[in-house]
Amino acid sequence: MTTLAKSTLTGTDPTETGPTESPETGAAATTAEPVLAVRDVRIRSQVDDREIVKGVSFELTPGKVVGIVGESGSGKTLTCRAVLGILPPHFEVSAGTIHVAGEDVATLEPRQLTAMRGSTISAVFQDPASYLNPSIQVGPQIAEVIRVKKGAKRREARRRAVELLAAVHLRDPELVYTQYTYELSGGMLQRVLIAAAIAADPRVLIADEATTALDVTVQAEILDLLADLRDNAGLALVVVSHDLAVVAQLCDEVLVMREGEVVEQGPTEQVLYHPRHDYTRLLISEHEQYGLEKFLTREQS
Ligand SMILES: Nc1ncnc2c1ncn2[C@@H]1O[C@H](COP(=O)(O)OP(=O)(O)OP(=O)(O)O)[C@@H](O)[C@H]1O
Repeated sequence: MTTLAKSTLTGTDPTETGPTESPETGAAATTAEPVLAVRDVRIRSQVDDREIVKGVSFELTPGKVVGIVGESGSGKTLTCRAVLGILPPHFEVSAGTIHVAGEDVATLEPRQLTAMRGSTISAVFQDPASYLNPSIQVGPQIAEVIRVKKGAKRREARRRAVELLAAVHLRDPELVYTQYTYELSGGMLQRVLIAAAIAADPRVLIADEATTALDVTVQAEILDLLADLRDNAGLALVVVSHDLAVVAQLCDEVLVMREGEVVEQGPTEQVLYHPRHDYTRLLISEHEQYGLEKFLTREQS
């Protein structure tokens, strides 16, 4: 597949976010500052005073990918929503800290949180159609993000939106710009949503079951696209999936969640090759049919 220069994808100067100079050595820093730092986050339901997420910690530097796997209801989505500052009503972060690009999310005003979403951290969820307005062409919806978040003029926003539709590998982006959701397939819609999610040059993208509803071929294409964004735009990714094969393909580190607890966490190959927890072993044995080996071999080569 064609790869994308960072400047094509984000419309920014490619030198803008290059390696930083270390004050001590003057050399390019090898360990970048985390763009997302989640430390012992706990989430509580105020309705029944239950702790739903019981201590999640991870850090992400630019271009890195962390995966969260686990059974339905284990707290993966709530963790992501806490990071985005959009927990559902009656849920709260009861302990721990979340820093996005160095900012403690808990200290931000709602207005600042809104500004942060999209521009610093963005997300793509399952079921893209429900996040797009069916009565408006998809292109102008992306252009609107660019106008609001980047302050671009109408014509420039349109140009960037078309560029983004091309960047997410949609053929005939000018045509897609003018189409409505019902005219597009699930895979195309997911690409449109990814284009909207990266429209304001976020540094972190959360993909929560973003490929789950897609057939295997389209899923593979979307995963390639996410890998492309990681490699060429330096996006840090949080990939939530119940599918270990997805995680094996993309992630540097994996968290295995069960009933709100992280039962195992570590480098992807360590967790998938040498699982220490019975639950991880169970997940792996359930996923043998997906050919985990294939992805792990590819990762290592
Ligand atoms: N909006 C909500 N209202 C009430 N309970 C919720 C809400 N969102 C999540 N929960 C509850 O919180 C727990 C964790 O849910 P969460 O969505 O984080 O799980 P998950 O691991 O993402 O699962 P799935 O893979 O099914 O999306 C579950 O018990 C769920 O029922």
